[in-house]
Amino acid sequence: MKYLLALDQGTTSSRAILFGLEGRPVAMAQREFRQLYPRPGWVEHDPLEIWESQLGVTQEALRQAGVEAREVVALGLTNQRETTLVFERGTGRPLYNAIVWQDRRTASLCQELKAQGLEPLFRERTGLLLDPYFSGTKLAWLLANVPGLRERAGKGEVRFGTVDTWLLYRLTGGRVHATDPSNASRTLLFNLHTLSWDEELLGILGIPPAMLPEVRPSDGEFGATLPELFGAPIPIRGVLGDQQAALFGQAALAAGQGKCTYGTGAFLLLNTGERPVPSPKGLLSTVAWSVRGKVSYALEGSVFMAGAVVGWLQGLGLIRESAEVEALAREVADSGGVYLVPAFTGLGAPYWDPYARGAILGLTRGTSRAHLARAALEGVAFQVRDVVRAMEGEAGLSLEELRVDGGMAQNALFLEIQADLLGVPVLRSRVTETTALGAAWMAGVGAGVLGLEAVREAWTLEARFLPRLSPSRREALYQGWRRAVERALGWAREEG
Ligand SMILES: Nc1ncnc2c1ncn2[C@@H]1O[C@H](COP(=O)(O)OP(=O)(O)O)[C@@H](O)[C@H]1O
Ligand SMILES: O=P(O)(O)OC[C@H](O)CO
Repeated sequence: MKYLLALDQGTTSSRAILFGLEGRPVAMAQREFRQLYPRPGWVEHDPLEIWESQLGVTQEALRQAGVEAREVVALGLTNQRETTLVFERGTGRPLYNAIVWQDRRTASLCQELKAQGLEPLFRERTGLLLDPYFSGTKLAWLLANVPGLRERAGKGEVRFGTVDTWLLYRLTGGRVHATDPSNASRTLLFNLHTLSWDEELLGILGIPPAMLPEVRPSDGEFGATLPELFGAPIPIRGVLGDQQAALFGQAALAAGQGKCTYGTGAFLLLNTGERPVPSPKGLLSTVAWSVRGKVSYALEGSVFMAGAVVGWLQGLGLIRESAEVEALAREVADSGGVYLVPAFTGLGAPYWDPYARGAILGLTRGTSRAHLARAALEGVAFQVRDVVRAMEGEAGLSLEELRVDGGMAQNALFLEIQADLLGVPVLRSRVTETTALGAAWMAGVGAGVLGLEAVREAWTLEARFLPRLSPSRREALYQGWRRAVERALGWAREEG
């Protein structure tokens, strides 16, 4: 038998899934790792925990399936994006914790760059905007704040990478220092038009070009894993950011097709074809992938908190397991006028306010745990409605249905709410691990064992959720949401 192996390094857990060549999952292993919050608004991961958990689950998946490394045709790697690492050249020793995409520590640096009038330049070149979300200002912060880092980087002793690059370096024993255009396009350093690192932007942020990884196609050659890791070398033939991988795994290969993935955050991506679409309304223009020598672009709406809100309810003790939120929220028919704005790490698209903070409004003496749970689910769905509205205004396109996946898409009530608040059907695919599937397929294409046609034909529907709310009720609820968001904006700035 022949297999494809996907490594999916997410924000809260590392996963490895072994697929048959036809896309059927054969074995899966998953391990969570620590989230570090050293200060309010800061979020870090230990790079060695990322690596060790990812290595551990990969070995476990192979063991579970009783599959030998030499039966694996190719490995595809997909990852949480933007998260920024620096490590020593040669040894691969981490030089600081990974600064996670949700981290807000560079809000003031972004503010300064905006005050210098630089946002239009960054937007035009990278398709992104000046928000702490992206890697560029995180890397600038590391160079300015980790003692000795700038000097060592100047001497060529330091490597920068997003999580894909970090794992590739480790998997290949330091032989490959590379990334792909979908990950590079999230750094604020990558020129969307020339598809290369942008020297002017690097200069503005004071980043030595020698630290940066080489950019190879998403279906390119990324070396092979060290033989001692899995018993034999496995060719690495696919690399792409997790949201782009989910777009690929949902077979949204044509312009106009899109998906929303609900993991820690929620990310709606719309394939825009062979040209980047500039976005004046607070969406991002980004690379979807580079495959078979052709680059595809996407328009993206990034929502920072989705499943993480459910994790927070769990931390509070309102529920024991994230799946329990569904039964709790079903105890009530609506949120009783309560709105929860999940701006715990600022707000992403289309607001882009790193100073926004979470808020719960509309509490009364009648508010119960169930109302809060329901308001939390609605808060995620409203954010996605904001993104869809921005997209409709922008690309002049109207959404007819939405393909969904990710951990939170297991929650049927949540998908009913999403369909109600969007007013369009929400479609869940049979394989919910579309991110891993996308990475496996990319590796299959890279290794020449799969064609794009096969990917297109493999998508199958599992469940369809239809909207039931009247348009006037939908609009009234949405207006309440907009009022609630107004109150959450700028909160941390006013604090001091
Ligand atoms: N049944 C559920 N209802 C709501 N949220 C859920 C449910 N199951 C999982 N989640 C949430 O989904 C997230 C995990 O999804 P996953 O796709 O694994 O995320 P990531 O790739 O970001 O680590 C967690 O934040 C968890 O709280
Ligand atoms: O780890 P996920 O699935 O929440 O995805 C994180 C995104 O890539 C951040 O941009």
